[in-house]
Amino acid sequence: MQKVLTVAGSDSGGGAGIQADLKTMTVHNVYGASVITALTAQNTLGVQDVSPVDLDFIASQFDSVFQDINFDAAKTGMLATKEIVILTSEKFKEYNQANLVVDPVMVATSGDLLLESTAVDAYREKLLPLAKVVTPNLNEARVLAGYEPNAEVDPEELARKIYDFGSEYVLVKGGHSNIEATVSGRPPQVTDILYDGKNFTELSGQYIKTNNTHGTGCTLSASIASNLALGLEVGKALEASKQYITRAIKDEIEIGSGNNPVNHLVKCIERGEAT
Ligand SMILES: Nc1ncnc2c1ncn2[C@@H]1O[C@H](COP(=O)(O)OP(=O)(O)OP(=O)(O)O)[C@@H](O)[C@H]1O
Ligand SMILES: Cc1ncc(COP(=O)(O)O)c(N)n1
Repeated sequence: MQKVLTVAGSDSGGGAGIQADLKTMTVHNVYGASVITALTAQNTLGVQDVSPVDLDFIASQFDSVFQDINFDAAKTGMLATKEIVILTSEKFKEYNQANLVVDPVMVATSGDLLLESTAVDAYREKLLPLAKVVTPNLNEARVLAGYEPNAEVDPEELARKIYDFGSEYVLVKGGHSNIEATVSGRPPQVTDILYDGKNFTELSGQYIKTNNTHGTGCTLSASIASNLALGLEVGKALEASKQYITRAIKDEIEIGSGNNPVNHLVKCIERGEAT
């Protein structure tokens, strides 16, 4: 059984964070374990409260899992503070973790802040150099690349700047681009761009007009980590994960009265293992 570690925050509402990651790993047929960095009191309407976990206790979780389990891949999600970003980087370095996917979570779909702004330099200097793939959305990419969150910058330029911090690949996600305005006459597409330091590859999928995208970033990065653990090379892992997230968004589920989560279980349903 391939094993994957998520280092992320808990979403009490079950749509994002640790809960999304473990569900996603399970439907990819890999074993998921977790290091919890922060607790959030959260639902589909937003984040009502955040409590970062004590640093020593995060370190204990890392030591417990790493001293017993060899992970084929790992991912990071909400890291909340600069100190947690630094500790996470140190632990991945100490235990020599391969196949690390970094989802630099900064702001929730609801607009609530999930990372203190002073943590951005720690991402650039400590965590990105250890990453196989970093998966910022457009706003996160602008911040990491040193622009204002709303600046108009070519995504390829953002990918180049972020690549210079040392990850092997950069995936700039297009979920926050102005999709309604794309070429008329053709079904609208959402395009993520992958940069390997030399070439750009476009990953496109059907655009689904919905506000129910809570947890898309978490789910995509957990899927990428699972596919890397299963032995897929980066390009193939990303293609498969992009198809999975499109289907999970399309298969809408009604959970709460706000921005509903994607259906992580869509893979099981398609395999006939659930209804
Ligand atoms: N409405 C949509 N229809 C189809 N695909 C989408 C849609 N919104 C996002 N995606 C896809 O979902 C994945 C996550 O992209 P997004 O840009 O939303 O990341 P994110 O902002 O980090 O996610 P989150 O909402 O969890 O913070 C990408 O592959 C993106 O192309
Ligand atoms: C614990 C946690 N981690 C990550 C997200 C981002 O997900 P989204 O942007 O879809 O709300 C979140 N809301 N909560």
